[in-house]
Parts: sequence; C-alpha cells; structure tokens
Amino acid sequence: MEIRSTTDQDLDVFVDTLHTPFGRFPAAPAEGGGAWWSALEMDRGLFAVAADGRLIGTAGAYSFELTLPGEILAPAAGVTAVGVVPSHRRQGVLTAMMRHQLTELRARGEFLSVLLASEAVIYRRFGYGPATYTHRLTVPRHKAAFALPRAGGEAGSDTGSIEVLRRADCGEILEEVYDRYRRAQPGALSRPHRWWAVGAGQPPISRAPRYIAVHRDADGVPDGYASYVVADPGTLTVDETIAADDAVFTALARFVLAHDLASEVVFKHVPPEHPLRWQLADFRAGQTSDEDGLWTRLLDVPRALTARGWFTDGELVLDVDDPFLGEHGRYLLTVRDGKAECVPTDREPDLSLDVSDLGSIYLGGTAPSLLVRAGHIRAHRPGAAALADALFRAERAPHCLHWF
Ligand SMILES: CC(=O)SCCNC(=O)CCNC(=O)[C@H](O)C(C)(C)COP(=O)(O)OP(=O)(O)OC[C@H]1O[C@@H](n2cnc3c(N)ncnc32)[C@H](O)[C@@H]1OP(=O)(O)O
Repeated sequence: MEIRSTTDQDLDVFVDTLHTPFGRFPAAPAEGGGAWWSALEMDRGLFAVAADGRLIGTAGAYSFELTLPGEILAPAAGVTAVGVVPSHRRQGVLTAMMRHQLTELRARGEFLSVLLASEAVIYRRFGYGPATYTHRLTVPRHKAAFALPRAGGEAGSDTGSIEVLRRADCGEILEEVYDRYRRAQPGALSRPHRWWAVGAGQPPISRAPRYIAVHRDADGVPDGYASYVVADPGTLTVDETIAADDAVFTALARFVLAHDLASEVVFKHVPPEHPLRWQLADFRAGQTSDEDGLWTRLLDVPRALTARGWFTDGELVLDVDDPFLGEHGRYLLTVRDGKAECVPTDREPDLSLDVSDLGSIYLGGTAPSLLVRAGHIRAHRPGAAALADALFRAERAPHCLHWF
C-alpha cells in the first residue's frame, strides 16, 4: 500500500471513492449552490492506494482558524473526508493515512489538528480527544414561556430589532455576523469565504432554503441571526443561532419560540453552560441531548500551550505521552498575566497524561479533574487537579457548530 497526495484533477474520483465507505452515493448539489465537497482543498488530500493500484482510502484537511481561549486565532487543520473502502477495512489503512497526515501537518508548521468524529472509538488512538460539546434542545411551544429575569441584566434588555429574510438574499450578512462571532468564541472555526461563495457545508452556508431571522442592534447593524425552517408536523428546526451577546441570543430564541404553527422548536446547537434553559418559566420545558463537537490534537505541545490565552496564574509540570507518534515530553507550564511559558523540565510531574487527554482539556471545555476521576489523567499530588482546572478554564465554554 502507498499513500499519495491528491491534486485538483483528482476531485471527482476522490469524492466517488470517499462515498463508498459510507455506502452512499454523492447527493445532488443543494438547490442553487455547490455540494459540500466543493470546499475541499485538493492540495491537502490523500489517497491510500493498494498494491494493485486500486484507490482504497481517502483523507483531507481544511485550512481553518481556530479561536483559542483569550480570543487568540490559531491556524488549525480541519481533518475531513476520511474513509476506507469496506473491502480493505481493519488492515491498517487509516492508521497509515493518519501517520502520513500528521507528519505532513507538522512539515507545514501546523501545531493543531481538529475533526468531527463519525464514531467516538476511532480517533483517540491517533491522539485526538473530544474538546467541545454541544446541546440539542427541544422545547414544546406550549411550554416556551419565558420567566421574567428578576435582575434584568444584559440578557433581559434588547434594544434591537428582528427582520425575517430568505437565505438566498442575505449571504453577506450571514458571513459577516458569523465571522465577528467566531473571533470571540473559544472553539469556533473560521468559515473561509470560499465556503460561502460556493454554498458548501450545511445550512445556512449551503443554499438549502431557509428563513433567517436577522437581529440588528439599535443602530441597525446586524449582530445575530437564527437560521430555521418549519417542517411537518410543526417542528421548527433552528440550524444555528449566532449572537454577539446573550441579549441577542435571547431575543432570537424568544422570536423562534413564538413562531405560529410550530408545535416544538429544536435548537440544534446550544453551547454548554448556556442560560437559555434558566430563562424559561418551566425549568423542565426543554429536553437536551449532548453531543461531542470538535476533537483536538496537539502536534507541538509547547507551541500549542503558549499560543492560547490564560486567566489564572500558576505552575504545573505535565508529563505528556504521545503513543501514536512514539513521543514523550515533560514540560513546566508557567502562567503569568494571561501568558504561558512551556519548557522541558526534569522536575517531578504534577499530572501524567496522554496527548489525547491534553487535546480534551486544551480549549477549556473538559475539566482535567474529570479526566483524573475517569482514570485517564494521573494526578501526583493533592491539589494538582484543582489547579489544572483553574488554569485550563476558558473565559466561557468552548463551542463549535461548524460542520465540515
Ligand atoms: C473526520 C472524519 O472524516 S470522520 C469519518 C470517518 N469515516 C467513516 O466513519 C466511514 C466509515 N468507516 C471507515 O471508512 C473505516 O472503518 C475507518 C476509516 C473508520 C477505519 O479505517 P480502517 O482502515 O479500518 O482503520 P485501521 O485498520 O487503521 O484501524 C486502526 C485501529 O482502529 C480500530 N478501528 C478503526 N475504525 C474503527 C471503528 N469504526 N470501530 C471500532 N474500531 C475501529 C481498528 O480495529 C484498529 O484497532 P487495532 O489497532 O486495535 O487493531
């Protein structure tokens, strides 16, 4: 078997080969727009080729920016389009592609790789760990009354307005509002202009018909939107709610929850620790289901740890094992005034962990102490896990709703 890079000329055969592992045929492009694969970066793709020349596997990567805690924007490879044809599964094809890809990413100078996992059992062995989470919230309309927030506060006061547009008429607004939002949201990914231009991905990037409730501030500047559609038997599904702040999110949520002829509203992506549930008069009104979002992999531990912002001072010695790449490092992490230094050390470790666990705690969405309790991370002294919790926390829960 051989792993080879793809070029633009390979797009059709790449898409065709990729669909076989999923047992599906490529769907017709969404109405008036491109198919999701029109955003593929074919200079970053890989084919696995069998000894007889047959194409048996694919993998790709997008060039994204990931927002790290502290509103730091870092380049991140978005691994995608991974598949091995059913006749050649469990023979190490994916393992060979992952090894090749990680080596290539490092050669390009990248230090972070992220993905959305089709199955949770696949990627930990390659050093990825679940790092962001998202909630699907379903609210029956008859239970959708809001409690009046006693203290008022930011979430209670909206001075803006909402207008309903059609997806086809407001692409530029969506692109602008999303871009402003993602720069301030830890765990969010950029949506390169190309995605919007070709209508790749899922709604509202794709041109599938959708209504867009656009929120504007008091000066008329768009600062949020909810992309939605009502389908039989009266389910209003919100693809995503993007908001500059809590007040805008609340205004948009109130708006869709008041939609006539909808018997229930499904918010596909509500960030963890979101106040919406607390704002409803009936605390049990919404049913939530949790999903993992972004899986993160560190390719250069000191670079990744010094890149993000920090919110508490402290010092930790981390003993990091990377079994897939056969590497091991012990680092002294020192945080002062929002910035970290990370240097090799011989000091006794505070925590021993696998690089996939470091990926899980990196964006602040998974408490290190949780992984200590789960038996993943080993704490070598009392207080080490609590200190790690305080250090790794982000300004708010990381969240990624970009599908790729
Ligand atoms: C980011 C994305 O694109 S997510 C999309 C991922 N693709 C899919 O889900 C499409 C359908 N599935 C597939 O194409 C394949 O089964 C893949 C890509 C998931 C795995 O490819 P394979 O070539 O079979 O993986 P490979 O042989 O290298 O497996 C390595 C190890 O992972 C395990 N493994 C791989 N996939 C799975 C799985 N789906 N479930 C359980 N174990 C798995 C293997 O058993 C093996 O374990 P071992 O080392 O203990 O023997």
